[in-house]
Amino acid sequence: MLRGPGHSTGAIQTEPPRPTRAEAEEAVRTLIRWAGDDPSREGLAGTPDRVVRSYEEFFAGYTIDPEEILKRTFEETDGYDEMVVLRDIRLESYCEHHMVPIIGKAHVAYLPRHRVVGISKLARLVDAYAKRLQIQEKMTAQIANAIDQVLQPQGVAVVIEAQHQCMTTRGVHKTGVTMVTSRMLGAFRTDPSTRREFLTMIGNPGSRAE
Ligand SMILES: Nc1nc2c(ncn2[C@@H]2O[C@H](COP(=O)(O)OP(=O)(O)OP(=O)(O)O)[C@@H](O)[C@H]2O)c(=O)[nH]1
Ligand SMILES: [Zn+2]
Repeated sequence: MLRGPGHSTGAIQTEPPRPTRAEAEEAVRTLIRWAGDDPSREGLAGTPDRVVRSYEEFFAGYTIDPEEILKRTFEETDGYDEMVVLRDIRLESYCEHHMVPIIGKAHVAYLPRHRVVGISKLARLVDAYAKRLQIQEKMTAQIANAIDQVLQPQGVAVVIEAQHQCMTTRGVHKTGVTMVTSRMLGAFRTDPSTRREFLTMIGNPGSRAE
């Protein structure tokens, strides 16, 4: 079982029951009224249903078990123990402060120890944590920690570069600002040359003059 915040500990759950779909749709109607429009007019009549269906997509990560994604591994690698890097994984997440999109890309790498995982699973893992209400730092750490705990590789590195719509479409209204976060574990943390090799492979985010 994965340890840390956001993962069930097996303790008795004290969370209130999940609201019904009808309650969620009613909440959307309330917000439409609050915004100053009429939820019963033709163009908005189907909107609560659409919003709730959209939320099912946006927040699908809550129903995904990251450990399940990573548990199928392959050991026939003929001793491959070099870095595996998946770069430019499209990332769609949602700011937990404003509930608006965080859009960017994730780069994930690990140094295998005996076994490797199917590469699509690394992208699925990114989605499992991205499709929740998030802050970028926590999401970055969660992805790295899950790989570390389940695969127990020699090292893990995760870098996320993303734009937060709460900074571009509201509030401070700054476009073109990219937040870069990273979490390095094992050899990526302790060995500067391993870290450098990874950062070079992903194009040294944070130091680019784009
Ligand atoms: N560290 C961090 N901050 C984030 C992230 N996403 C959004 N934020 C920030 O969270 C902060 C919330 O600040 P508050 O002062 O509580 O909210 P606010 O009044 O809406 O702030 P403004 O965005 O400055 O208008 C803002 O500064 C956001 O830019 C994230 O992933 N990581
Ligand atoms: Zn925000």
